[in-house]
Amino acid sequence: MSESRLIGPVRVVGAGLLGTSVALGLRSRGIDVILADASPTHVAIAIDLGAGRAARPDDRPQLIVVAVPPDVTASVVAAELAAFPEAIVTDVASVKTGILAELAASDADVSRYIGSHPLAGRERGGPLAARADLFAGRPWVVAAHDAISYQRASAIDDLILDLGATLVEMSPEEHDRGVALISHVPQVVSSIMARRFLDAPNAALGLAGQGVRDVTRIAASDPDLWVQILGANAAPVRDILMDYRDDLDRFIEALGDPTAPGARRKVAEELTGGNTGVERLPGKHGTDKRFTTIIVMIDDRPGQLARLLAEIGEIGVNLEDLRLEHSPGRQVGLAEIAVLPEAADRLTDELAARGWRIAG
Ligand SMILES: NC(=O)C1=CN([C@@H]2O[C@H](COP(=O)(O)OP(=O)(O)OC[C@H]3O[C@@H](n4cnc5c(N)ncnc54)[C@H](O)[C@@H]3O)[C@@H](O)[C@H]2O)C=CC1
Ligand SMILES: O=C(O)C(=O)Cc1ccc(O)cc1
Repeated sequence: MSESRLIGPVRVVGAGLLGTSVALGLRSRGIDVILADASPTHVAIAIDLGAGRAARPDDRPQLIVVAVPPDVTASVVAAELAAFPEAIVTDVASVKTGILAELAASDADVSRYIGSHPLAGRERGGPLAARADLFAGRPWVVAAHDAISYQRASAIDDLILDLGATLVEMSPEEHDRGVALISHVPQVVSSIMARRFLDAPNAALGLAGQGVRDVTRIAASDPDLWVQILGANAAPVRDILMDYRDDLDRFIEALGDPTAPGARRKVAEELTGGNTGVERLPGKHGTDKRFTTIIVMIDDRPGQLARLLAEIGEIGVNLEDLRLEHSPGRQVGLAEIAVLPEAADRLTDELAARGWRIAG
């Protein structure tokens, strides 16, 4: 068990994906975790998973993490603030402005509340989808507000650091505009795109490669949760969608007569704008380092990937990232290996010399 900054106990309300993942991460650091949920079955499953224990009447939690759906978050936070007058309370809901406004308008003691949001999740909800390492290396926003007592709020910083996440401070408004762009609108676009597959011929769907899977992965997300998130962040999401409507109109117009003078330039401008935009997304080590990707073909036999990784280790090159592409029914998989540019040529040569087939 590793050292922790938090002392505990930590009470987690909402033993679903997020709550159980927080609880598992804290238990792995030896912290006493109390689990509560409107669903006794979710509490029981989370306890069976080793995520914590049931509540006792004499519990005096240091920190309470509310991980329930957005539409009940403010009322659950208010109830927890009232029930535990010494505890600091945070929540992990995906939208921040409305929850703070609802609490500020109530008689809740907001000097002990500070909202937060880990930018980590999965398409599936519930305790069985939880993972102790869900937050490792991910940004976790703390949505600062004027009424909080900063000395007491340090427990939330400790929670974030104990779970291996990176603390990011933002105002609730700045947070909601940011997540509209990088999380909420992508969800809408992904869902709209995947909806087009409903009446597509099987033969066309059979051609799907990694690109379309990348852009539609989150189309599998829980509609109940997303109806709430989009409703709670409607204005910033609409603003961006209206800009997208203009973008689409430009594309549609340019493709109306693709051979007309200037049409190809317009299409190219849209595409190169995307190239520049995607480069701005921070990678594993931030924005300033780009890696070179080497694609190695691996036979679909047990142990091949492990052998490849072991040999990269023997060659002495550090693996910065790894992605696997595997098409069902094909006898080979593709391992995309990201390394520092200065190591790429040597790794390519040495892997080829050891008999690996380099695809690109
Ligand atoms: N799913 C994701 O990828 C992410 C979700 N979030 C946020 O985390 C929160 C929880 O989401 P998930 O864990 O995905 O949902 P989930 O559906 O897996 O878990 C929610 C849990 O809250 C319980 N619950 C519902 N109403 C309750 C109430 N009134 N009192 C006590 N428990 C109640 C449910 O029984 C369930 O166990 C949401 O606010 C969501 O916006 C934040 C980051 C990522
Ligand atoms: O699966 C992913 O990549 C996600 O982006 C999940 C996610 C869903 C909701 C959030 O508020 C934050 C993260």
